[in-house]
Amino acid sequence: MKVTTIGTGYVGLVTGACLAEMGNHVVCLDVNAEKIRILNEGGIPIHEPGLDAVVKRNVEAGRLQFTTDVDAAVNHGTILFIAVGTPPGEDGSADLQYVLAAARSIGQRMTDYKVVVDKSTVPVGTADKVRAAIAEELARRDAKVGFAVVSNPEFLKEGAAIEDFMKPDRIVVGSDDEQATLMMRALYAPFTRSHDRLFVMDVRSAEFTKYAANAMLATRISFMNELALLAEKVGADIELVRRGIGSDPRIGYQFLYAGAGYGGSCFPKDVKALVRTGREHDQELKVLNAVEEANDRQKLVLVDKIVARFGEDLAGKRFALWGLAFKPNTDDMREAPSLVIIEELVKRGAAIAAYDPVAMSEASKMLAQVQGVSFCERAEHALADSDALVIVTEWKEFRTPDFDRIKSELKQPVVFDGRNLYEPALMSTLGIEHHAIGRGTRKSD
Ligand SMILES: NC(=O)c1ccc[n+]([C@@H]2O[C@H](COP(=O)([O-])OP(=O)(O)OC[C@H]3O[C@@H](n4cnc5c(N)ncnc54)[C@H](O)[C@@H]3O)[C@@H](O)[C@H]2O)c1
Ligand SMILES: O=c1ccn([C@@H]2O[C@H](COP(=O)(O)OP(=O)(O)O[C@H]3O[C@H](CO)[C@@H](O)[C@H](O)[C@H]3O)[C@@H](O)[C@H]2O)c(=O)[nH]1
Repeated sequence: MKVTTIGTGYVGLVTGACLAEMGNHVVCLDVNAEKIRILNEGGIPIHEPGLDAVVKRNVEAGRLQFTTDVDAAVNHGTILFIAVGTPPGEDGSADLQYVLAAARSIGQRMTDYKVVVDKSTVPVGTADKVRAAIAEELARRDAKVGFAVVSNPEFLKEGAAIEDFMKPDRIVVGSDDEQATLMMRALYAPFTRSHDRLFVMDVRSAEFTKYAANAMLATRISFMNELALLAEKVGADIELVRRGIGSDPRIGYQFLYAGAGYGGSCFPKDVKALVRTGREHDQELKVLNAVEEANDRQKLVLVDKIVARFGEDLAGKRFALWGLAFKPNTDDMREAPSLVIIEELVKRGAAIAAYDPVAMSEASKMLAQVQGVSFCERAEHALADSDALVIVTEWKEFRTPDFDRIKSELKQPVVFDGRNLYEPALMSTLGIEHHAIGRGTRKSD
């Protein structure tokens, strides 16, 4: 089939590449000429494991192209995915300006039947707005061309995007147009061969499903983070509690990890947007309000622990900080807890020696205005002359580091473990003072 993605970011590029992998001919469009230049020169503008190989293979096979030419892109695909950003507006609602601009650019140019698929995360009712924007542009040039608007929210996780797209838990399609539904079923058939995991529903339910999923996952995390704070006070270990409750299949093990707070381009903005939708309909979403509030507090938990240990005035102190990206296996820094932690420590006079396997270039752009942050080529280089080690992101390479080196190079062997990577009992044996999340503090003997 012929497919166009409008927006070639995390979602648009992965969608385009994975659809090309199944034999579709895909054109990925973006307004960002630099992104398209990088792709056309064989590069990948984001860090996403496995993406480069899929892109390369399909470009070489002639099934995947990148362009800034809107005319050519709109007229290439019969199925047009809108995969542009929907960042939070000032009031927390999803800013639809990019989605509606994409819709207009379709309406201005289409010459034959199109299935326009909303893949961006958008509030309930957006498909109607997309439909109206396209219809208005068609009417403006007196063009009588048929089209359908379908909702197809994306559930991929950054860092595991290819795997998630190729082997989805489910595919949600919101459609009230029979022909469009048939085309979506055909497009996704190769991804749902072993189990029929494609759920067709009405458009509004599909749009809502995306927010419901992210809100539920964010709620689990904030809930565990709150329990972790209480566990510390009552002398319980949240890691043992996690295992104890996760073994109940009604609860399950996933997304129960207490840590330094959730970040990323989705949970924070989608929770905000759903709260906002509730307000617009005169329904305060009390649980979700609390989820957001608890997460804002959680991003400061490591700072609170550092201040409790070293005092409010951190002038002259230096901290090694491992992990900048909002989660491992990505260079995405959007809403990363590390940004809040660094800002708070620097505000108190501390210097930061930071390391991340892939996100340092992104981080250095976002922290350009923040004084006192240096970036190290290797994780161990951050240790020497630092007063403590702070772990913010659980990259694999931090899981079993050279503990002797940590102990000998830090001014004092103190670790703030924001992702509960290390066993408190081991740290105690090694003589490392270990401050974890919800596990109590083990001082060295
Ligand atoms: N990142 C994720 O893991 C993820 C997962 C599921 C859903 N989503 C949702 O998908 C959407 C896209 O997210 P993303 O992370 O891929 O965003 P992104 O910022 O990485 O990419 C969006 C791209 O769209 C381009 N763009 C903007 N307006 C355009 C236009 N009119 N024509 C062509 N290109 C245009 C931008 O230049 C940018 O490259 C958002 O609604 C997001 O909530 C994201
Ligand atoms: O037990 C957990 C799991 C995750 N996190 C944090 O939660 C955030 C989000 O992680 P994750 O969900 O793995 O990454 P995203 O790429 O943001 O993916 C989420 O957001 C996407 C965009 O909407 C959805 O498509 C995905 O299904 C949804 O998982 C990160 O900061 C994680 O550190 C925790 O603190 N504890």
